[in-house]
Amino acid sequence: MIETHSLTKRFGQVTALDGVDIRIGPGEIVGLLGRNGAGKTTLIDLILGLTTPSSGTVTVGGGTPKQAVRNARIGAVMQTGGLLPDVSVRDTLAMINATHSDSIGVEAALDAARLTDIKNRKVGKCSGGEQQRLRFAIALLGRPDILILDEPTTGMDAATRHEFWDSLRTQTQQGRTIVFSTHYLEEAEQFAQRIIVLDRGEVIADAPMDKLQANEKRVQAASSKGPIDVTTADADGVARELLTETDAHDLTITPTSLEDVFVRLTEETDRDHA
Ligand SMILES: Nc1ncnc2c1ncn2[C@@H]1O[C@H](COP(=O)(O)OP(=O)(O)OP(=O)(O)O)[C@@H](O)[C@H]1O
Repeated sequence: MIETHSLTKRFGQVTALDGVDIRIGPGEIVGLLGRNGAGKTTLIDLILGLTTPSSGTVTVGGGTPKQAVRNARIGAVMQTGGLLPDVSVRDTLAMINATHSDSIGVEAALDAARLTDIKNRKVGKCSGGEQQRLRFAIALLGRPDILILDEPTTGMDAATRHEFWDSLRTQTQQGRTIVFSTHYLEEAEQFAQRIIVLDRGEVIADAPMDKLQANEKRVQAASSKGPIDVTTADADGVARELLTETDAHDLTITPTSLEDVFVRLTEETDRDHA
């Protein structure tokens, strides 16, 4: 579906993306993570054909990104822009719908993005979260195989974010490929099947969510010397030692959070670059 080979993008002296090789297959749900400036938006822009590589290649559905966009194989929810404040939600969708030869229709898009109740509201009067849902509805109109979302929930409150992911979950059940970037690691943890972490324009991790987290566990216990809290790849060994060699009790072993893994990965690359 999406394939990049040695994909590199430079802006003057800055290498925003540096030799990225990724392959995303049909139906995958991929979370794209990385600190500010890691290269996430640059990668998304290249996949959407909004910018061209300095070197390397990117193909979408076997063709160029521009062809994929033209054939409505790919739909995008970007962070900003593209909406007219004086037009209603429904009319915005109707205008864009007119440009599609094969469309799910305005009503279905309103329903999928949970906008039916506010369809007559002017875009300028919609909250940031509602405008993002409208961008999502626009992306769905052309029945795309691939949905790309660049930090789709930025600026939404917790309840609205929850609602947004709920509506997106319905799309995953229809077998769409979804690639999204986010700074909310718990969203990625709940929603993505696979995580790609970018740092300084390079892929520093690319693994199924469960594998990424399964390697390490957190062992916590109480003891006469105070609380014990260890993150380790050998949780069973550590637990055995604590229970047989020390007076530790009330022992728990829990999976590490994606945040723990993310922090460790980025700290490691900081050390490598120090
Ligand atoms: N048009 C541009 N001109 C110059 N430098 C750019 C341009 N676009 C991006 N960059 C630089 O490329 C690097 C990667 O930026 P990018 O926006 O892809 O990161 P990001 O991971 O999306 O960050 P954020 O999480 O802050 O959105 C940064 O150093 C950024 O300053």
